[in-house]
Parts: sequence; C-alpha cells; structure tokens
Amino acid sequence: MNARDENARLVIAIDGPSGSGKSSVSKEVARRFGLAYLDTGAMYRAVTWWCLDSGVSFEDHEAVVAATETVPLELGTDPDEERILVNGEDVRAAIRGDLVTDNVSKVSTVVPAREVLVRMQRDIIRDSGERIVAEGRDITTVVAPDADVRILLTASEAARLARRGRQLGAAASSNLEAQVVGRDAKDSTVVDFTSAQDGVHLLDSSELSMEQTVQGVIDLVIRATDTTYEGTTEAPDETGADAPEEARQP
Ligand SMILES: Nc1ncnc2c1ncn2[C@@H]1O[C@H](COP(=O)(O)OP(=O)(O)O)[C@@H](O)[C@H]1O
Ligand SMILES: Nc1ccn([C@H]2C[C@H](O)[C@@H](COP(=O)(O)OP(=O)(O)O)O2)c(=O)n1
Repeated sequence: MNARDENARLVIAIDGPSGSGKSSVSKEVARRFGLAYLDTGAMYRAVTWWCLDSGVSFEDHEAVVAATETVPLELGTDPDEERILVNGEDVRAAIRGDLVTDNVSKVSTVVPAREVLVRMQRDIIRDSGERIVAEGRDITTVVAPDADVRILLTASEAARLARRGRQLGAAASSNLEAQVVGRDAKDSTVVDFTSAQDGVHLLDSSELSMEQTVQGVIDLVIRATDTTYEGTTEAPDETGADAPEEARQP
C-alpha cells in the first residue's frame, strides 16, 4: 500500500454502531496504508474500568469527569500490536468483559467526560502526524470532522448480533442483545452514529465479507484523495482474532 507521499496527511474517520466491523476493518485499513490506528471505544472502556477499579460511582458525574481527566492511560496506536494499560496494568481483556461493557454507557453519556476524551483523541491524531485511522461514534462529526475521508460503517441489527455472537463464542453473554442494541440506544442519546451527515460516506457491510468491506473503505479513500493502492489484498483473519483472553474484572 502506498500513499502519494509517505508523510502526507491522511486521516480516515470511521463511525458506526456496535458490531458493524469498525475495529477490525479500521485496523486492517491502517495496516494496508501504513497508518496508525485509534480505537476511541477502548478509551471509553478504559475509563469505565478505571472508575470500577477505583470505586468511582457512575452517578457522581463530577467524579466521573475527574477520573476521565486523571486516568493513567497508555494507549498504543500500532494496528499490529494492541497496547492498553491503565495504571500500568494490561486491561486489554478486562475492558471487553461484561462488567465494563454493561457500564460503559454510564461514562460515554456524561457529556463533560466526552469533551475530555475528545481533546485526548485530537492530540493522538495530531501526534500521529495526521496519518491515522480513527474509529468510534463521533469521529466523523465531532473529533475529526475535517478528516480526509469520513465513513459511517453500518450493518443490519441481525448481522451485527450474529457477528458479535461469533466473535465472543462461549464468552457471549446471555444478554447479548442488550449489550449491542440496548447499548447503542443509550449511546445514541449523546451522539448520532445512525445517519450519515453531509460529506460522510455510508458503507453498509451487511452483505459484505470482511475483505469486501476493507476494499470498500480503500476504494472510498482512493476516490476521496489522490492516494494510490499497490498493496496485496491479504484476507484478514475472520475467525475472531479479537476475542478477549481471560480478564481480571475490576
Ligand atoms: N463485513 C464483515 N463480515 C463478516 N464479519 C465481520 C465483518 N466485519 C466485521 N466482522 C466481524 O464481526 C465482529 C465484530 O467486528 P468489530 O470490528 O469488533 O466491530 P465493532 O468495532 O464495530 O464493534 C468481528 O469478529 C469481525 O471479525
Ligand atoms: N467515539 C466513541 C467511541 C465509543 N463510544 C462509546 C460507545 C460504546 O458503548 C463504548 C465502547 O465502544 P466500542 O467501540 O468499544 O464498542 P463496540 O466494539 O462497538 O461494542 O464507548 C463513544 O461514545 N464514542
């Protein structure tokens, strides 16, 4: 994969609901273009883990905001090596566990906490030399509305539930629907990731394979910029490579 110039700015913003494929597709697109990768959902999850671990009550919004401002978070942006530490502890598995998933909307719906994370996310984009794929719920609209390419990645509810079920396998919760559909409903009260705003490309992956979806994003990038593509189209692992390892619950 080649961009027109290795140092040229290329910010790709991808939003979408839970299970639409944002993380896996964004990571693969980042690899192919040689870009950094920012998982903003991991930041909301890490703050939620930190609140649980340090006994912050989610009802106390001031305390949630203070925890967000001071969270000792180290987040990597290498698409080939996920690195998420809170207070020196590797929380990659724990932040995907049920406890965090069931509570994360209690952080993501606190608007001043969002503002803190949005500032951090903009700093990470700037520090990448503006060569990054950033994904979440408000990247196309709030965090990086000036991105070179903005995409809303969707999939039908049935497809998203089936994917999440396959991804989690035996670890899938009995309330998977609440974790996917119910969480999106809560998150939608503060950010709109269900309709594509002006200038945002809609990509529906319901009937697409992972590889076709990755290719769909690459095509949009090529069309929107003068980036060229000379890379291999190695099919990414679709067998749940992102499945969590054993987690320490906070
Ligand atoms: N187009 C697709 N077709 C089939 N499976 C997909 C597709 N996109 C993603 N997946 C799978 O669905 C699961 C959820 O994707 P993920 O990237 O975690 O979604 P999100 O980050 O939007 O919640 C993963 O196991 C991923 O491999
Ligand atoms: N930019 C973002 C990213 C995530 N969030 C919230 C919404 C989600 O419930 C949580 C976790 O996001 P994450 O992308 O990890 O969730 P899914 O993988 O889609 O299940 O964070 C947000 O409000 N804004």
